[in-house]
Amino acid sequence: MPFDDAHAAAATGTDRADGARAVGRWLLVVAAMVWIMVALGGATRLSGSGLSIMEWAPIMGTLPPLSDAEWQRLYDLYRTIPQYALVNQGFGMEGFKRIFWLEWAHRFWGRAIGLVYAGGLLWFWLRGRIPAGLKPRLLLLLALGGMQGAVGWFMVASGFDADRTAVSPWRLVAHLGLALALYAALLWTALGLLARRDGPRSPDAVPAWRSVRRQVQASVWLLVAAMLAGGFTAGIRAGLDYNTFPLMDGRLVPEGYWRLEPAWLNLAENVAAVQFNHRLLATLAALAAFGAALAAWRRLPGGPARRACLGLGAAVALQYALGVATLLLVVPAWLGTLHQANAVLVLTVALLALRRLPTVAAGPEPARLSPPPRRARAASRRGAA
Ligand code: HEM
Repeated sequence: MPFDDAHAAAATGTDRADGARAVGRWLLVVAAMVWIMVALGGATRLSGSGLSIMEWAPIMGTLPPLSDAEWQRLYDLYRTIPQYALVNQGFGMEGFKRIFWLEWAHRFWGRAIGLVYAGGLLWFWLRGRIPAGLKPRLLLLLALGGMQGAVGWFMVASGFDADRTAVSPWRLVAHLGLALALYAALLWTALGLLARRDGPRSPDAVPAWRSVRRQVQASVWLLVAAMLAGGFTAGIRAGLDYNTFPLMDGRLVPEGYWRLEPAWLNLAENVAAVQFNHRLLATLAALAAFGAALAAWRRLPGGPARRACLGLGAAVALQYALGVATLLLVVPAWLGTLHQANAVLVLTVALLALRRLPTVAAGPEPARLSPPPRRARAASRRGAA
């Protein structure tokens, strides 16, 4: 190849790798914004602010009330729902403004995320910097993000029903679950473009890498189950009862676990069962994560993958301790919010560990066994998503 052509090809490859890295960094920023959103959502719920805005106005709702008359109109609306009569009766305009601002900030931040995501997508698209094959996934994430706004409103609307002072736990879990799914998808895609790969350095090491990867995978699924169970715990305020650990009213499995009929209702609406399920799944997830960390410590050489697995063990230990403290202190708002935000940290480290552990093919394949040199990694990241 003539020198000029070779030079041009190398430059194009570098451009593509730079484009992929830029897209990865943008997705990381959006994921970080979703993380803040999850924490804000926890604070909104725990401070009882979630039902203060009774309208869904995606465009007009961007601005807070700008006149006394508008404040009065919104306050009057709020005074029509059971939560006002049963929980906040007579708290006045000052009390209303206190709960209004958190809900408004939560919605405002959601709009900001939408803007950064849609704006970034358009910008990278028009400049041709989106790696091949990634466009459908990025469009799907855009649609899911829009859907999350609608699911949020669907959840809030359930709190206005005649006999309710809080939202439906099912809808709360749908809203939390979709937020976590969006976060995981954004982070997974970003890490596919940016994360440092690691891998076995000899055929003998392949089984160890495969086994650690499987253990991290198991931890991820158990963590997801524990998080959804945590959503039900929060949704029916199950943390306000059975404030002892590890026993619940002196028993390991609380009395009345199957109290409700039909049986599946216990999964979401029976305080004893919901709290027990969360403890059980959290304990299984923690054991799986500690197992993966221990296996990585013993069987993998030092490097990014091993560090991520050890980080997973540490993050889960912190999460477990925060959960127990939240329960024993009867769910102070700040601690509940921290427990919710740290759940996202656990998910982050788990996905990072998974990204850094390669999927090793069945037979030993020497060509795939050594970690690629630094320069080659950048080029391979393009196709890693
Ligand atoms: C792997 C460990 C754990 C994970 C991943 C986890 C995750 C979560 C999540 C995602 C929530 C929902 C937060 C929300 O929607 O606001 C939650 C709530 C909760 N968790 Fe955990 N949790 C873990 C361990 C524990 C433990 C060990 C306990 C106590 C024994 C605990 C007690 C609670 C309580 C009381 C709530 C409800 C807090 C509230 O009302 O805001 N968690 N957890």
